[in-house]
Amino acid sequence: MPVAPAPDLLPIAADGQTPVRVLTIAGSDSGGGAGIQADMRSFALMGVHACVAVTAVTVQNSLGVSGYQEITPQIVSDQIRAVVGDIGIGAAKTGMLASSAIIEAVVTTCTESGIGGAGPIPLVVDPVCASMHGDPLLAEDALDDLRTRLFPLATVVTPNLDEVRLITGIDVVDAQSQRAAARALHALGARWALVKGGHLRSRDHSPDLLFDGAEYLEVDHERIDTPHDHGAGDTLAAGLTAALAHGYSVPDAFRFAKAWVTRSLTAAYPLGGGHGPVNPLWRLTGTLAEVDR
Ligand SMILES: Nc1ncnc2c1ncn2[C@@H]1O[C@H](COP(=O)(O)OP(=O)(O)OP(=O)(O)O)[C@@H](O)[C@H]1O
Ligand SMILES: Cc1ncc(CO)c(N)n1
Repeated sequence: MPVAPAPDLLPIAADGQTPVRVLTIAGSDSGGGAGIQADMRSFALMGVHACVAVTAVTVQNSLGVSGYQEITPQIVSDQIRAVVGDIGIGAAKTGMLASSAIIEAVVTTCTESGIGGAGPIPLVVDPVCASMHGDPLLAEDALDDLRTRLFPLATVVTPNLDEVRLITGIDVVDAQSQRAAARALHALGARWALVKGGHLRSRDHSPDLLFDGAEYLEVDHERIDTPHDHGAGDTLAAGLTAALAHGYSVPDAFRFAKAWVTRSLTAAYPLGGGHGPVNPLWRLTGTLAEVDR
């Protein structure tokens, strides 16, 4: 069975033509598995030109995060302004934002740049709180700013189940609590809430649920049996961002992104002593349809 009626691939600009541009506002992963490095890999393979506003440099490998250095809020804002004004972008995405001061800088600069909220440029908010190893990537006292300042700007928020628990207090264990979490996230001001089911470990499926305040759309896939899922969240959000930049609706962007991350999980590889990365390099030789193996 196909993953979803997804477009096989996003259109890629012909040789020499400028492709669709996106902006990722996120942290660097020295291990190359998640954060900006995951975004850049997926964006390149989707044929999208990615601009970058670095928020923090993490010291990270397949085993965990041992430290990070934040970038100053002023430099984060300046990076956003520099690329929006000159290069122009079709959609933006946030990942690791580290602190209240950086969240505030991102909210202010995105608002003045027409990113998110009532602006013309869609904003995908991946509310990164910790790495998959449980190492913190957001200051505890910044959670409230994430909820009250950033969420109202979001076109889509894409928390995993740990982030859902931190943000809404809801423990997602089944379809009913997943719906309740989607409603709670939407009530915080995001236009669409996407509750990822990747951490429903007891199940043999990985159902993600999208909600716009009125209707639910579930896109499910059988779990891919791999421990190498580092960067899965970033890769899903990157797929959403690229498809939105191409002008897809949020539900269609979701179908595409789910197929993209699922296919990339089937190609994930071991790396170091821990969790290897999801791998969009399948795109060099394969097709999205091969996920139906
Ligand atoms: N083993 C798996 N098989 C199929 N789909 C998966 C699997 N693990 C995660 N996914 C999917 O990958 C996407 C990301 O989900 P997940 O909940 O793992 O994000 P995350 O925890 O934010 O990822 P990370 O922190 O590793 O970047 C979702 O679409 C989810 O359903
Ligand atoms: C820099 C960074 N961003 C996001 C994540 C979560 O995947 C991570 N582990 N590291």
